[in-house]
Amino acid sequence: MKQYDAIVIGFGKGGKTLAGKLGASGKTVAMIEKSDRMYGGTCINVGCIPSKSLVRSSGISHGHRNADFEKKQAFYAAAIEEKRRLTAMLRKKNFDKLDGNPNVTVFNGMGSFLSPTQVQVVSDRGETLVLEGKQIFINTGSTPVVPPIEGLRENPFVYLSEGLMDLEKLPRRLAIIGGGYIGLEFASIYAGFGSQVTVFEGAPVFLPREDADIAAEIKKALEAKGVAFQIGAAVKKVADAGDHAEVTFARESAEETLAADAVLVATGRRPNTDGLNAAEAGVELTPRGAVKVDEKLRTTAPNIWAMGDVVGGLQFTYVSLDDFRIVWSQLSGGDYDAARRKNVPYSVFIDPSFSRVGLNEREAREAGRNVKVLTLPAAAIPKAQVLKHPVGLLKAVVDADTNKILGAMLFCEESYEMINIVKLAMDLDADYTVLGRQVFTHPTMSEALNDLFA
Ligand SMILES: Cc1cc2nc3c(=O)[nH]c(=O)nc-3n(C[C@H](O)[C@H](O)[C@H](O)COP(=O)(O)OP(=O)(O)OC[C@H]3O[C@@H](n4cnc5c(N)ncnc54)[C@H](O)[C@@H]3O)c2cc1C
Ligand SMILES: NC(=O)c1ccc[n+]([C@@H]2O[C@H](COP(=O)([O-])OP(=O)(O)OC[C@H]3O[C@@H](n4cnc5c(N)ncnc54)[C@H](O)[C@@H]3O)[C@@H](O)[C@H]2O)c1
Repeated sequence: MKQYDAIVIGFGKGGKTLAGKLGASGKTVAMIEKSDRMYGGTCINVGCIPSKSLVRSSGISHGHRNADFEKKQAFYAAAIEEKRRLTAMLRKKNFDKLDGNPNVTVFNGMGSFLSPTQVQVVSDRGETLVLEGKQIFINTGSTPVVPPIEGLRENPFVYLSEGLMDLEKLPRRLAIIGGGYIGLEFASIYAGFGSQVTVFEGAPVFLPREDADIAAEIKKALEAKGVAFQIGAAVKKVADAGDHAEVTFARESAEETLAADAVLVATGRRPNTDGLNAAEAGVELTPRGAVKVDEKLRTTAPNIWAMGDVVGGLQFTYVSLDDFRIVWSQLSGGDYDAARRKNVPYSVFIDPSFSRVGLNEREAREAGRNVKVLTLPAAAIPKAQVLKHPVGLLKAVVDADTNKILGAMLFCEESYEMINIVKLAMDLDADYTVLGRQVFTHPTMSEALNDLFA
């Protein structure tokens, strides 16, 4: 049996970063990845990077909105090709980086626990080997949730995000089930390419997590791009009608049917512990199937940690990376843990992008804070005019008693860069006036923070 200082199960963001760091510090490391199409994990291969490549291509394509559908189709096919080139290049880079580390061995196969120190690896060809590790790190990510809707499974017109990004033919009509991150990003991408997009959101309110004024602006902008919404719609059935799908849905009591050439299921992702045999190692799962961890990401078994989506928290690549920091901190004598993680921002890459950090107005008021609300229409930002997209709304929530920033919601061009500045100001506990008088370069979207926080 091969012995290692550390075994990492899953080539995700936290796991690969840890494997590289441990290897560089002289530890022997086994990295186990079940698919040779997934070196580098979800983000590189089927998540953030390919979807953002399509966001970019679709933004260019949207400029050709009056072109005929065949031209749009050709542009889309080229965008899928570019996405494949990019992911293949990054997959290889990710593999080579670990493989080139003399202390790290990459195993291609499904990892599952045999005991608290032993992991079995089963390759696609059914070859089995057993590895033993002094420390084991679980980084197996998450997997899409497919709701129990009649006709969804084994329907040739139904896709998950991964499959849709490999579809070479642009669907004329795209139905999306789920109006969350993936649903909205894909709605924006495919509307930009020229598909007729309808989003079915089961919840009675659009973007219930966000303030109503921000949600309304986002909906208005997506509708202006051609996206139709069915909010509070229960999808009952997705039928295979031979050359297209028929989506049957109910709103209030009436049932309707919509034809679609492709149907995307984007109804959330759950921690992936399938086939891991966690119980064999004494690793407990939560009732929702996540690996149970404490603030130091220790599982219920000694010397076994878990990082990333599999622990059931926020599902972002940068959270998985921060999980690595927590684990590395313990291994190297530090004291960083999840309780010290501050102000995690997020961005939804729609058009324009929406980014948020901290509390929104509703949450701040519910928390009993004395709130001062600052707003700025994106149309007031010179750079938004230069970019010919003066669409959106910026909003900040400040504690009127202390002048501290409680949160910011930026719905405008390049908000995914600007939000990191606000996060830093919040982390440093700066008064909001610091951003109001910060010297920013011009013309940039960031300088709008001067006006927002004036
Ligand atoms: C379409 C889409 C777009 C996204 N866009 C963004 C974005 O813009 N920004 C952002 O921050 N996040 C985004 N996310 C979320 C982000 O991709 C995930 O949060 C992140 O990749 C999770 O990383 P991880 O480290 O938990 O594991 P993952 O990267 O998911 O890696 C887990 C790996 O483990 C492997 N594995 C699983 N089980 C086993 C096993 N038993 N044995 C061996 N290997 C196994 C899997 O094959 C996989 O490669 C997006 C996700 C999707 C699906
Ligand atoms: N930009 C980013 O950072 C980014 C981009 C894409 C994905 N992600 C990550 O991936 C995760 C998964 O994304 P997601 O969009 O699948 O999940 P999500 O949780 O963001 O959204 C799922 C949506 O589907 C709806 N829904 C659930 N069941 C339904 C049904 N039967 N019919 C209609 N609607 C239904 C929910 O109400 C919810 O609005 C996210 O939590 C996010 O962390 C991040």
